Amino acid sequence: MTRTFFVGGNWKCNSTVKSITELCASWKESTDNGAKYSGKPVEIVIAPPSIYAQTAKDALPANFQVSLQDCYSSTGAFTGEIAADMIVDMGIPWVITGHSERRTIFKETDEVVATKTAYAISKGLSVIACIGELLEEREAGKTLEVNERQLSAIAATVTDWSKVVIAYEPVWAIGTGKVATPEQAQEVHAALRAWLSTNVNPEVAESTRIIYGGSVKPANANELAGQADIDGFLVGGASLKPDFISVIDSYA
Ligand SMILES: O=C(COP(=O)(O)O)NO
Repeated sequence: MTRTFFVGGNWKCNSTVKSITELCASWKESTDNGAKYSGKPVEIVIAPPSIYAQTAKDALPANFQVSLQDCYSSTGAFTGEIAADMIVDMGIPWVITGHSERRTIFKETDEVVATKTAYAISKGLSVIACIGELLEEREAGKTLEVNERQLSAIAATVTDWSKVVIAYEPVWAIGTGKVATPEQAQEVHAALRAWLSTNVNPEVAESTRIIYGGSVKPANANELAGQADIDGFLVGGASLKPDFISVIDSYA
């Protein structure tokens, strides 16, 4: 089967109303003026800071969807949190869970990520579920062990795989400019797909998008996109720039 190419942009804790308005206007101009991807089957999802979700939703090109960058797994007395229920209520279809910055800075465990992922799906959201190893884990030869452990925790709670995109984001490549080589990324993506085939089922393995994140730029996107098991990207820094469109065009 053909997996629809997926390009996510994670703006993290960046942007202003002005910068969002200007950036989205530049993307609209590129899209209207014949970007290579125009008319091609690609799913594009932008994750602004939560406070700017509606600003982004109003400013983005019509074919761009909006995601939040995290969610909580309940409504109620949880000051500061945003429940998945509220994301749905606001008409936002996506949420990111398990980003490495949630795991390392905010101490989210595999179990917390799994609970959030399951709750978000149960409320009708689609989820970009993130996994990835630390540099020291890779250097210790534990790359596949770590990623399969993190995937296993998520998989244990997923009730609808059609709602899941898996984002492999090696932590040592995030924000560092040290992008994984196509071979490094393909090796892990293929292993994750094999894990899904064995531990969930072959149909899920074949249909689930596994996307790469970690210093993706227009200059390296094409080679990565050409790998058999890389179904797209989750882009940080480069998704805050006008030439993010070139990353989307990388598969076209
Ligand atoms: O965290 C990332 C990747 O960030 P960069 O592209 O800036 O490495 N995606 O969620």
